[in-house]
Amino acid sequence: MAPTAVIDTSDHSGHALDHVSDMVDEVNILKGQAKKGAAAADYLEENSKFDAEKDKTKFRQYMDACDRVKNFYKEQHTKQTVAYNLRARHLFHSKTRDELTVWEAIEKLNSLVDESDPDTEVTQIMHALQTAEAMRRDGKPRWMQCAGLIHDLGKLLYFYDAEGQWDVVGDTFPVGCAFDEKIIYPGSFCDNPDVDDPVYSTKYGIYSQGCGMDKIMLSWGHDEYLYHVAKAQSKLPDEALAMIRYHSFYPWHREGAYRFFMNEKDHEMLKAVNAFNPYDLYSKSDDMPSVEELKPYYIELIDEFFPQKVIKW
Ligand SMILES: O[C@H]1[C@H](O)[C@@H](O)[C@H](O)[C@@H](O)[C@H]1O
Ligand SMILES: [Fe+2]
Ligand SMILES: [Fe+2]
Repeated sequence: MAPTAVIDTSDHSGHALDHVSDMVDEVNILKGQAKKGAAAADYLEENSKFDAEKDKTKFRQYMDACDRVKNFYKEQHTKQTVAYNLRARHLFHSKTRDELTVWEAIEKLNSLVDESDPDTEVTQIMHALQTAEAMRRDGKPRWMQCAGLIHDLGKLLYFYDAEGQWDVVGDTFPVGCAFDEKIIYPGSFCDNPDVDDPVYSTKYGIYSQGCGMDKIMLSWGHDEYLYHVAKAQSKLPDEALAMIRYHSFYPWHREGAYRFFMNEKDHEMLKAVNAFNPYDLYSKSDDMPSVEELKPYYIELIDEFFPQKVIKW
């Protein structure tokens, strides 16, 4: 609530007026602060008319998905091991793959068609704009719109170090501890060598209860890659970074698995990820936005959070 104040300006003597203008300034500052605070919390409100309008039973129907999706997950669940994840992280930190502006990266990504996604076949630019535009229509803050626009840009990895799509797209899950039944197609881990490992196959594995999600090695892919790029090179707040890092971690944010690893901060971050999710998922049925019309708005938005413009990928 913005503070209210009754200011009596009836005394027109010079000194009193100074005093009045000081008070007005003070009230305006307070109002500004109240507004900022409200805006900051507002983004969490489940106010979204957008979300309410969607028929949620039409999304993420993996049992009815085509073979392309099922085969994708069989391969991913077999190959995402601790050993692979250590190698992928080492490779990531060992070099810069490319130097591009965020908009150039969006354009480069456009040729990728995500094999893991049962819900959309539109191009990546369309999905980026659909997500961001849905947030913008709902009055979400600019940092969140920016996160919406770029959240899948980590899929660029496909053009650099990836071994296929299995280490780029799809839902994520922790490696180094037991694979939870809440992961889609849980039966498809049977050929992953980590299921026979005496440590990796236990509930906590190489981690401990309450250690914090930051310590958990999530299957390598577009979320983790972009998180590191954005953390090092953007001015995005922690909430936006969490949206990027965990947006594909459905077993956690939607199904409630792995909650025993969370620390206090993770509870706040989970709220952010849950606020983000409907815009990512349910905007997939939206109309096609016009890239040319929207480009100027999003270029300005990108510049606000990536002021150095050219990004090391
Ligand atoms: O198929 C989709 C797609 O790859 C998304 O980008 C990812 O965030 C989702 O978690 C996944 O289910
Ligand atoms: Fe994604
Ligand atoms: Fe997405």
